[in-house]
This record gives sequence, structure tokens and C-alpha cells, in this order.
Amino acid sequence: MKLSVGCDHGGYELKEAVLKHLDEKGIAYIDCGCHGESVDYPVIAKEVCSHIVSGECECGLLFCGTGIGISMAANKVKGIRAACCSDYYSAKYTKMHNNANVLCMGGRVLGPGAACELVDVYLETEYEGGRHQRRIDMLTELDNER
Ligand SMILES: O=C[C@H](O)[C@H](O)[C@H](O)COP(=O)(O)O
Repeated sequence: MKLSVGCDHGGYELKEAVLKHLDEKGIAYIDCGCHGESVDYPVIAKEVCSHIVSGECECGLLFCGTGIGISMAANKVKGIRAACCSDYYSAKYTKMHNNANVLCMGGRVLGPGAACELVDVYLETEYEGGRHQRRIDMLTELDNER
């Protein structure tokens, strides 16, 4: 499994904490920045999502101040289902039910311990399929109508 990871300046410290956690777990990733400088989150979201749409990475992690702006940007990319989460239940069920391919978090919302727990449960949870696939197919139709 390989992840694509990115942040703006509001999510930089949290991204660094999560990357350290991924290193400790031996999980491979591409770090799309930023590296602490001020950047506009749509730029980073677009790059991270391009790795997922191309198939180079299985899923992505995005961080900004709230997690919201960067999730909005990611969801504009065809094929991306990004979920902004700040609790364990949502991070688990967005994989189980929505098969989210990007998890977004806020560096001004979450501490590193909580964020790493959300990343772990998101990565470890399996998509359930079944009735949820019908709904995801509907999301894909909405994507195709744009
Ligand atoms: O949703 C947007 C994100 O939280 C951004 O990280 C935030 O808006 C950046 O704000 P500022 O430029 O004031 O640091």
C-alpha cells in the first residue's frame, strides 16, 4: 500500500506527526508538501488526488487548518471521495460505507495522537460493498454529469 499525503501551512505540523507515524509502521507514501511555507490548499489537494486517480497510490491523506477546505478541493476531482473527519466513528465508517479514498483532517482541530488513531482505523477498515456500492455508483454518476 502506498499513500499520497499533503497539507497546507495550517496542516503542516499534523502532517509531519502523521508521516512519522507512517514511518514507524513502515507504510510507504509520497509527500506532496507543503513543508511549512504558506500555500493554497487546492494546489496540494490536486496533486495528492492525481496520484490516486492515476492508480499510483491507493488512497490519500490531506491536512489543512480545519480539514474542510482541502476536502472541498479534493472532492472537485473526478473519482475522489474525500471525507473530513475528526472522530473515530466517522473515520471508520467513511471507509466501510463510502469507500472514501482520501481522509482529511484539521491541524487546528486535532492533536497528533487523535489524528494517528483516525489514520490507523481508516487504513485498517475494509469497505463493506453490498448496498453501499449502489450509492457509490450514484456518486460516480454525479461525477460524470459534471
Ligand atoms: O479550510 C481551509 C483551511 O483551514 C486553511 O488551512 C485555512 O483557511 C488557512 O488560513 P490562513 O491562511 O489564515 O492560515
